[in-house]
Amino acid sequence: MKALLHLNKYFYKYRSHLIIGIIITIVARLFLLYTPRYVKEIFTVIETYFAGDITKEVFKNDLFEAILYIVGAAIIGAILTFFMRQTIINVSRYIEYDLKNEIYEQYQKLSLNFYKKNRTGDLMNRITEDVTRVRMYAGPAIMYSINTITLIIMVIFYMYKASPKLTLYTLVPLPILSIIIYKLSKEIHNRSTVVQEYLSKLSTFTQESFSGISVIKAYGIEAQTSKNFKELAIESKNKQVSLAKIQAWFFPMMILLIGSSNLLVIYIGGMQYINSEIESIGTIAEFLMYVNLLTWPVATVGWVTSIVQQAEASQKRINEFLNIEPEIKNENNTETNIEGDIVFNDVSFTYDDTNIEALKKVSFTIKAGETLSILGKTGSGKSTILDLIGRLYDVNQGSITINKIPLNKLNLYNLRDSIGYVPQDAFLFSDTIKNNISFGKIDATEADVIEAAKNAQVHKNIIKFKNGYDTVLGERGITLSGGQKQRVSIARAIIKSPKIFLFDDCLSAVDTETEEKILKNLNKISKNKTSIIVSHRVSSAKNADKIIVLDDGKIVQEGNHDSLINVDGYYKELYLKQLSETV
Ligand SMILES: Nc1ncnc2c1ncn2[C@@H]1O[C@H](COP(=O)(O)OP(=O)(O)OP(=O)(O)O)[C@@H](O)[C@H]1O
Repeated sequence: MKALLHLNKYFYKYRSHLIIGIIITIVARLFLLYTPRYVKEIFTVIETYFAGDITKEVFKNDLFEAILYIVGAAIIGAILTFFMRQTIINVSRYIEYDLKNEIYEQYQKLSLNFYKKNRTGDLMNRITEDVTRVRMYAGPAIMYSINTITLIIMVIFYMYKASPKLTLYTLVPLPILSIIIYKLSKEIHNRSTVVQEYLSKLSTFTQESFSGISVIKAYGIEAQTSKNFKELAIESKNKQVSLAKIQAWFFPMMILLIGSSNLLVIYIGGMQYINSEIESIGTIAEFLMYVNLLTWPVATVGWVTSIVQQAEASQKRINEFLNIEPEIKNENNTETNIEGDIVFNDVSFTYDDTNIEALKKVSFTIKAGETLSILGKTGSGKSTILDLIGRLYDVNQGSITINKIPLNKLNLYNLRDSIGYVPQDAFLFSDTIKNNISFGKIDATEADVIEAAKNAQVHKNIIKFKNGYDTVLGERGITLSGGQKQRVSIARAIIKSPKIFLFDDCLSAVDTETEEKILKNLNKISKNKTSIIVSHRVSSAKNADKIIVLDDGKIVQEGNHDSLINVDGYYKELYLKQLSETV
């Protein structure tokens, strides 16, 4: 139960709802108990009438009164039961909502390393399935526990008052019922976990084959894919059947144990009536009703125990994530004005998970308003430099400063706000083109969006689509070409009008003519802004104020276009190679 203590703050938050819910539950159960007592009353009235102790008139009146009480109590009980669910179950929904938000907010704070160490499926499961299990504890488990405790105390009290001996015999099978239901619930849970696993395997398989349908068709492997699907589906079906088998035991076991209790009541009660140990045959009817009233709550003891165990395990998994301290922390809450003076001072960086030293004692300076171009072979550390400027990771050794202040001392939100980052793999959301661009500036007008798209040289492509800027992208909509995606992603950064532009090889999929036009526009837009352009093409780098060439995490060349084409090295080789390609 230790992990579930995390929920106490929510129980406190919704305490008034909960207290009202608990009171309603108790009162609702009180009304439920009216029925057996008035059923007994009816039997007694009938007995006394047939014994000739009361007149027909009194008999009718008493009978009518008892029926009225039973109906009245049932109606009030039903209304209160409705409100019981409306309070306690609603609280569990509120807690579910709060917990999902808490987890999501924590996810947002955690660094990229966290996402690399954990699989997306696991992250999703904790926010969906685990939270659902915890909700079962926060709502149904609490509601049924109060219900059970109230009913057991009250029913046993009334039963004991009517006949202590009969009470003892009646209650004997009930703990057995509880234990059996507990064991069954546990087994049901184990098997349904396996079923869930198979369902998610099936959906992952289907999703992947739909996403990769063009590859499947191109390679003509439809038959093999169908065979794999069938095998998985058969496994899944077998697990479902095994779950259904154990579930099928649930109600027969309940019926068997209720039947045994009923038999005991009739047999022992009948004997007691014959021996005049109980005064009315109505007591037997009353007991039969009590037994039936008790059966479900007693069965739920087993069920609730299993729910609490599952919720505890789920909350433990959730807490593991909630307790992770974000690696990248904001240590400065005051607003910082970011200018684009960037200095790398002997920066070394090793990726935690792969232990690859991506940067080795890298030093360079860019003045505000300047453009730096970074070239180098694949894997030489270019993207890592951009990631470090945006503080997606913190440096291991050396320092990076902006306006002479170390990055980790700047307000993290101001820093990221002042950066327009265009990643290597342009990621676009399943939304309209307009929203994908204005994502960079929430309050952007239509004119801003169009201007950004024009500067990114993608406006002409967009207006050719039937719905123009309202064209939906992604699964529900059209697929853009690689170059179009890159340009929409560039427009997203342009619209933000940031102090620092970071372009990570984002012109690789556009032709050199378009590249030239975009670079010209960027040149205009990025006046007084600092830009870093990572590229594999000299054409993207040649106009930069400064160019650095990386090799295996180290700077091997530094200068500008004119100086670098005159010295032997990577830049000159690349220049000559690309020059010969264009001729
Ligand atoms: N997220 C990561 N986790 C672990 N290792 C990484 C990660 N990103 C990059 N690396 C490793 O760090 C080194 C530098 O990678 P980086 O992406 O900075 O190179 P790059 O010069 O941008 O390459 P490319 O031109 O192919 O984009 C590579 O060896 C790469 O395998």
